[in-house]
Amino acid sequence: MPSLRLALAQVDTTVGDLDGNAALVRRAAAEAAAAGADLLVLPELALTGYPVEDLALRRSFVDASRAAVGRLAEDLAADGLGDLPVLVGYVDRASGPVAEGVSAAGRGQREGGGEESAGSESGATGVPKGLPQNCAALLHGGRQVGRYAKHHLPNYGVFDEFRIFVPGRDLLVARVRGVDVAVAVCEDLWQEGGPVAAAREADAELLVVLNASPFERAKDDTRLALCRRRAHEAEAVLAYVNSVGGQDDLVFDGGSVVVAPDGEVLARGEAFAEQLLVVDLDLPEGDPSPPDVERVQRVVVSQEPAPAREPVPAPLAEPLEDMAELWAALVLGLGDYVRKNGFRQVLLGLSGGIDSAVCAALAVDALGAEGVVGISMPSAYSTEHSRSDADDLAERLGIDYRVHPVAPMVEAFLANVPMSGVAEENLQARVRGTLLMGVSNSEGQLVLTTSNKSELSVGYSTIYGDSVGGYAPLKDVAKTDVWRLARWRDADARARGEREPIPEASITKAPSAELRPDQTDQDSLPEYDVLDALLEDYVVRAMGRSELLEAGHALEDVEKVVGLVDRAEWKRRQGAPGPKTTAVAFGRDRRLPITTHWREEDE
Ligand SMILES: Nc1ncnc2c1ncn2[C@@H]1O[C@H](COP(=O)(O)OP(=O)(O)OC[C@H]2O[C@@H]([n+]3cccc(C(=O)O)c3)[C@H](O)[C@@H]2O)[C@@H](O)[C@H]1O
Ligand SMILES: Nc1ncnc2c1ncn2[C@@H]1O[C@H](COP(=O)(O)OP(=O)(O)OP(=O)(O)O)[C@@H](O)[C@H]1O
Ligand SMILES: NC(=O)CC[C@H](N)C(=O)O
Repeated sequence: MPSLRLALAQVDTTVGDLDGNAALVRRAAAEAAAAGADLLVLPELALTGYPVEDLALRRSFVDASRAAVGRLAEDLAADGLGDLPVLVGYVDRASGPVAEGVSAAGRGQREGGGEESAGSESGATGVPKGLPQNCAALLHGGRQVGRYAKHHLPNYGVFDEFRIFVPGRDLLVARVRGVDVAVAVCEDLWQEGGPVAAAREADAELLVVLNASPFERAKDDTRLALCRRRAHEAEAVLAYVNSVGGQDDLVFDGGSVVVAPDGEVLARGEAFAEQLLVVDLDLPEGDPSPPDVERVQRVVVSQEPAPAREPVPAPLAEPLEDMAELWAALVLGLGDYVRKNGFRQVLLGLSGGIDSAVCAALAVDALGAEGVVGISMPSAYSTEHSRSDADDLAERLGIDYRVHPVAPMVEAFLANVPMSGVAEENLQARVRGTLLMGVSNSEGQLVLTTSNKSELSVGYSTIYGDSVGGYAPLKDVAKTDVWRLARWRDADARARGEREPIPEASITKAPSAELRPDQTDQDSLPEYDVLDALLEDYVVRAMGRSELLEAGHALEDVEKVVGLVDRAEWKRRQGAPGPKTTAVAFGRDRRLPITTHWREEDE
């Protein structure tokens, strides 16, 4: 049986950084070649970064991506790596010029295939030629020798690929070291039929899948089950390589896997870390006269078997448990957002409460203590412990810590612009927001918004007050999970013999906005465990009023919370981005009108 040494590169790319991403590919190729690999596979759209969104609709961007892939092939050869076949994702177009006035976004009806319409004048097969495609390039010997365009374009949840790409219909099968290797891209695996079935018909022994699959809690289990099922269906070993890193609202969690047709996990990559996985696979030799399957492009890279060599041990990373996984996702999302947007420091208000404590601890894990500035901003209603708990947190974390009482500024404002009630209460939060924006603007930090998903759901924050900021680490984390995270992080520190970063008092105290004397969150909201269970059903599961009641939620809570969630849509629309961690995060996963007269009434 020929052996194929496969290298999968989990890399942290940056959208739009074609040169930087190409440099990552070259580095991975050098490492793979040094490890004796016969084939290197990188994630979906590794050369452009993922998701490219409407950049795909810019002619200049697609041209640059096409040019970059050609240059990459030449550079790999110039690096002495031309013998190593490399599969890398990039944006291409169905050949031919884009018809005047036609874009993928505005092309109206779209059906049928992609690249095979090349040469036809107007896309008589259904797709106007020249439209962008989500592709994988096979590079070898200093040039591109194969090309595969993604068949299934995800168009749900956070994905909008129907808007920006046209699908492919061909399959690419490359013979490498005598082994037939079929190619698929991410969503191709999640849909029935298509490349998986074609790979079996084409008698491929290995199916490699290039992915940019965003993190959700426990999604690694779903992916593994899917890979096992598809490997079985394809009757081939399946190698799944995933991106890693943060990109706006998304975090890619790596965790690449190689699975045998019987479901055995042959290799597993680290979660949330860059890694080159090198795996030796014993695979049957490709048929000397393989079946002639319609729409299968066969490319022979190398027929001769690999030389005899010592096998390498396959990496088999342990999957992370729920809170460890969530913490790592938030750290990576925050760190990459900050770094990739050119910041070195973040700034946040420290109230002594749990949300700001967890945000600060995440930021220190992501950027180091030197990357974090915390400001305590006591007002007339702040308790003594809000200040002392913030002091304690800052001391534990070793961050730059300052105190700016806001009472004089609030008083000066009220003396000039009198107001009362909630408006007066909210003014304290607005003065804090202005202070944070003022300091960050003069010192160059990025402000972190500490709001969690529960508060964002019900609009429990002051707009342009405590909701100011550029990035919201807890945007998709419910309040009850914020407490869980804090406890997990402290326990993890203890287990490693380190001091707990989060003061116990911040975990155990009753949550309060401290905008008036003795205020607690539960003056306005149900207990958080009750609220979060209801929000899970209403926001994530999209249950209607009667379903919520059938599910056992109290009538009073349903009426109150549903109204609050619906009325807060306008606040969320203005909110900062933050990492998706659940099946339905606010933002693209849940698109609702602000102006609507629809109400969840009793039927
Ligand atoms: N549909 C819509 N489109 C555009 N603007 C809309 C709007 N509906 C109201 N508005 C505007 O909204 C403004 C009122 O909103 P906003 O100023 O936010 O104030 P509001 O939502 O009335 O009050 C904020 C609530 O959040 C609580 N809070 C504040 C701070 C921190 C925390 C915490 O624990 O974390 C909790 C606070 O106790 C209070 O219950 C008005 O000026 C109104 O013009
Ligand atoms: N006294 C304060 N000093 C500094 N920042 C504050 C202060 N009070 C509120 N903030 C900022 O506003 C955010 C909202 O805090 P608030 O106390 O209103 O309720 P919260 O959502 O329970 O947050 P936390 O759990 O951090 O207290 C805080 O996370 C913090 O960033
Ligand atoms: N990039 C993609 O095609 C991702 C879609 C896929 N269902 C996933 O989340 O893994």
